[in-house]
Amino acid sequence: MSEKQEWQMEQDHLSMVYDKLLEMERRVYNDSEEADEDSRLFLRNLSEDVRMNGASAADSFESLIQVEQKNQELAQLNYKREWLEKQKNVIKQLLDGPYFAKLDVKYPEETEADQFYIGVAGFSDENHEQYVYDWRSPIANLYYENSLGETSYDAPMGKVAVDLQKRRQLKLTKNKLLDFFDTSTAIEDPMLLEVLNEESSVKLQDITSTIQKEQNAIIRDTKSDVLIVEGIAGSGKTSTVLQRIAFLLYRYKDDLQPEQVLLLSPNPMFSRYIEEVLPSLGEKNPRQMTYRDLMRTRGRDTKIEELDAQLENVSVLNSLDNMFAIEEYVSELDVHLIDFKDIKLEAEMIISAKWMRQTVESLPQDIELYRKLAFLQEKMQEALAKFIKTEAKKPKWRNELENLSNEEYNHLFAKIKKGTEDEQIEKVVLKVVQHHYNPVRQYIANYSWLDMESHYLLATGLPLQTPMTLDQATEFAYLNHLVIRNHAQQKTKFVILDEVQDYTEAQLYFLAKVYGDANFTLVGDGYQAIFAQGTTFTRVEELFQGPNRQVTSVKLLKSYRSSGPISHFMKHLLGGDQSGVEVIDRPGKDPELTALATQEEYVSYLQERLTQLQEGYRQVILTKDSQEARELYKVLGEPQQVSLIADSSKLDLSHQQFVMPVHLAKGLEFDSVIVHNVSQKRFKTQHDLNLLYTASSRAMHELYLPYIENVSEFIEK
Ligand SMILES: Nc1ncnc2c1ncn2[C@@H]1O[C@H](COP(=O)(O)OP(=O)(O)OP(=O)(O)O)[C@@H](O)[C@H]1O
Repeated sequence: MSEKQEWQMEQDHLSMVYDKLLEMERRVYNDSEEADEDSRLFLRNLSEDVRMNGASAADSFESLIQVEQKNQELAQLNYKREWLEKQKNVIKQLLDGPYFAKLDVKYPEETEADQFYIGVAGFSDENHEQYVYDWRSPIANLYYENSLGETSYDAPMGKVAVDLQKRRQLKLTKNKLLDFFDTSTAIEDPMLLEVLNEESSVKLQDITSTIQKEQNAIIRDTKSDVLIVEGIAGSGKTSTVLQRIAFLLYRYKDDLQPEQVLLLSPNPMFSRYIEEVLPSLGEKNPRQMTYRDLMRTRGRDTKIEELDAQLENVSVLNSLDNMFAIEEYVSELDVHLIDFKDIKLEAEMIISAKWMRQTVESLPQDIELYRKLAFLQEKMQEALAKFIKTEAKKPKWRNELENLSNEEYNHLFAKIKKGTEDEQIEKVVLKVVQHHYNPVRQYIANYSWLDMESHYLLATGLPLQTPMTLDQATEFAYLNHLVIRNHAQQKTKFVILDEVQDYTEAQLYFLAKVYGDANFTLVGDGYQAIFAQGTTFTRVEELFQGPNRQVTSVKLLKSYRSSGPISHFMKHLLGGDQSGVEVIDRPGKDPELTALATQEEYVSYLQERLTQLQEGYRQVILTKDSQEARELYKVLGEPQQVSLIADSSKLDLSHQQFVMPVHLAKGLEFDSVIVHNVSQKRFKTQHDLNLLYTASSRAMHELYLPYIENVSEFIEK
């Protein structure tokens, strides 16, 4: 076939699939309208049914069964509507570009190759004719593995040997074919090069159509219990783990909910930066938080030092000592040694420590401590319920009703329809009293009646500080975990950590122990360590090693973010050839070193630079810390068009130009980066080198390195 005929054939195929998609879209929208109408009718009939029931035998057994049936019908209707919504989204995505690749695959028993088109989602018609295969389906692995000829893929029924005869990348928009390339070797990837030359965007984009072989292996790994990825800046670690989450949700679709995946990100800004990737792949975002937030939720609302204080803390401690001390302490802890606290509300005794001790000591000796405490907790909730019932009989509560506003009064009575007026009032009073004692219920539920602060002091010999360091919060949460064994974390099946090098050993130890049954994906870059107490990759591996854990470590050594010249510069900072870094020689501007003699000249240079930004580009000046960012912004005359981001509470990334500290730019990227004053005096320690490397590697297309007097030796060498 000539190239022209081939083009026509692809264009015809695309038009055909596009029309099928439009047809399906019409059908789904019709079905969706019908389903909405069914729901409306159902709800209308339901309220009539309920009224009829109310008039006859209100609480009869039959009516209960009817309610049960109605609930089931409603659940089915809702399920259908949800499914149709999902279909609408899939079709919308596919109409933007139905697929991006095509594979010609010959099975051994057949004479001709079959053709498979791969897209961001799968698509088949009502006759089960499959037009597009999901990028996560087994066959699509052939596209990413990229080995033409005799090969195989893993299907549900086992390995399938095939001959991959052609691998085609297609560029298209809607029903228009723009280009296609047949790649014959793994090195060629015209589509990748095209994508990499684009400008930066405010939010991270998905990389589905250009995932590289080494990234694919990480995305599809289902064998490792702990997967550790050490990758240089811009090697696609974040992109890869997000694609991996989408893959896992697809692969385990019947058993895995997005809430069972916990993604710990370095800062809140980063969470915003990545929030669109999974929705763009038709998946929901997982549970996403920073480690600091996780500690806040686990450690009884404890006050924890903020990021800036953590950055300033340069002491390097053996951070596991206290964790071990806590383990030993808890292993010897007996119920007789537990300190209880009286439960009082406004000086009124509700449950005394003495009662708690008696209750728990009356239990058989051999029951484990955490079970005894859970039992006690249950008894306390029962005691509270009894207390509230007695309390509600006191006349003072009825008098309280008179103080209610009309609105509050109507609100409280709205849901109580049955019974005499007196019975109704009784119910409302009970509600009011329950509400009053809600803090107590919460207090009991949170085990706040255990004096854990004293136990922490006994275990470690240290008082709790206010605010706590992040490590102390970790130790305190670990102590709570060991004593109480909260089972909430058991629901988490996958824990994914970005920037693993910035966690201390205690923090990693905590995660490894507390989420003991979960699968871990840990990604990071040792060269981007910004905390004095971070952990090396060797130690990460040791910490997660365990008898039932298969630990796999992989490296990513190519930067997809930065142009060739910037990647060469990064490689230079990492020690040249010995770093193992591979450069994709994508053309670009050389990093620009500029010497300035005085502070005044330096400021003028920056001001000038800021006015010369290429149309459509985003630019950042990166400083060593927040204080420096604030000062520099002032010195520059607080330019209106430039946004100062000095703490993580100010997260607006919608501007084009920024001044910010490196630690807040972690994970992000910009078309143009200026590293603030890379002089010899300012960049000389290993920590400075890490900052310089992290800052420079935020750049996609342009890197400026101005300095006053002499340049840092890291650059000059
Ligand atoms: N296979 C790929 N195809 C296209 N673009 C890619 C690919 N891999 C990575 N990229 C792009 O490279 C850039 C860097 O990716 P990402 O942020 O995931 O890297 P990272 O390793 O997490 O970087 P850092 O450590 O600096 O935070 C992003 O713009 C991403 O879209």
